[in-house]
Amino acid sequence: MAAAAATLARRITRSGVLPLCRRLPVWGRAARRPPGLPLAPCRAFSNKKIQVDMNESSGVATMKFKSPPVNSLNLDFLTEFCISLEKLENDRACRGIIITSAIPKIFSSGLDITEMCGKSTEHYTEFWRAVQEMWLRLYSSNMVTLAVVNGSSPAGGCLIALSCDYRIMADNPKYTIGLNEAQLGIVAPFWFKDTFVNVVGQRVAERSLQLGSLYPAPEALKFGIVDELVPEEKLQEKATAVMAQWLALPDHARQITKSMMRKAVLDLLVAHREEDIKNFTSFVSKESIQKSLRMYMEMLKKKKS
Ligand SMILES: CCCCC/C=C\C/C=C\C=C\CC(=O)SCCNC(=O)CCNC(=O)[C@H](O)C(C)(C)COP(=O)(O)OP(=O)(O)OC[C@H]1O[C@@H](n2cnc3c(N)ncnc32)[C@H](O)[C@@H]1OP(=O)(O)O
Repeated sequence: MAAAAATLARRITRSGVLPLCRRLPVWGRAARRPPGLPLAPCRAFSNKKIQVDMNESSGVATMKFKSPPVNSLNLDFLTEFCISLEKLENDRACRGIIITSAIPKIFSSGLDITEMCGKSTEHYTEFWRAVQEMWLRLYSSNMVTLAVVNGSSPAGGCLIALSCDYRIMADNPKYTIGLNEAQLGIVAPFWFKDTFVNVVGQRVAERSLQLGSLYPAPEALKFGIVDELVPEEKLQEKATAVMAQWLALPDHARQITKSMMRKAVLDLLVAHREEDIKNFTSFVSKESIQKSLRMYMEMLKKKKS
């Protein structure tokens, strides 16, 4: 596992663009399973920050974020996430993934702000490439991707949910979700914005992005950021039912449709990846942005006392 992580990290950071394997539609994965063979009921693999359980009889993997205190997306987390996605993408038995959190009340706090504070240009480059890689893999996945948002999910956490095919959120107004970058004095990159627009439409996205709005669950439903609210104790049951509904269709039709809907947005980042990294590194290196991020971190810490 450590060797695989090191290899992937090297590939992400050195070669520039990690080959996005199996991006094109895969024809009927499930149909390739040898008929009549008994299937092991469940397989699992776990890294430091993400636990994956694979149910082979349903072809559904559950990916649980388990990086305390708040599942923030640092370089190690992003690398593990990409490796887990790659493993599942290449596993013919896997047709769908449920992405959720093992940390109570938090889905993910978004990008780890400490990765964007006081570091070198090389570090920002490596970090941003990993953020891009995570999104490219998730948004272009052939699998059915279902976000079970069982806690707050600001910024990068919201991006993960938005990149899935369907979002179920726990019906709790204390949990918030949204792209709140503007509140930190930073700007959501164009591909965060495009992903958001594809889910909620231009008007809601524009207003929400300019205001950096974080929506309590009921409002998130109203604006279409999530598809359904479900009592927390019913999330698992609901996720299983939704997944079964999506998996009832032939894979190839769903995959080609998904690819058709998302291709333009994916292609744009692939074509402008290096430029996007340069924009990020020069933006985040500005003293004024560093100051905003430091103040935001201090505000988070003060909030406790
Ligand atoms: C024009 C060109 C443009 C180019 C593009 C340029 C730039 C784009 C750049 C970046 C895009 C970034 C997207 C992001 O994801 S930024 C991250 C945004 N995240 C947040 O705003 C969330 C902040 N956190 C919270 O609101 C709360 O922590 C949360 C609701 C998640 C949980 O609250 P709770 O009360 O349970 O826990 P806390 O006590 O607040 O936190 C515990 C602990 O964790 C630290 N922490 C929280 N979030 C983060 C984080 N995102 N990164 C790093 N650390 C985080 C918090 O400080 C506490 O630490 P400690 O006090 O215990 O040490």
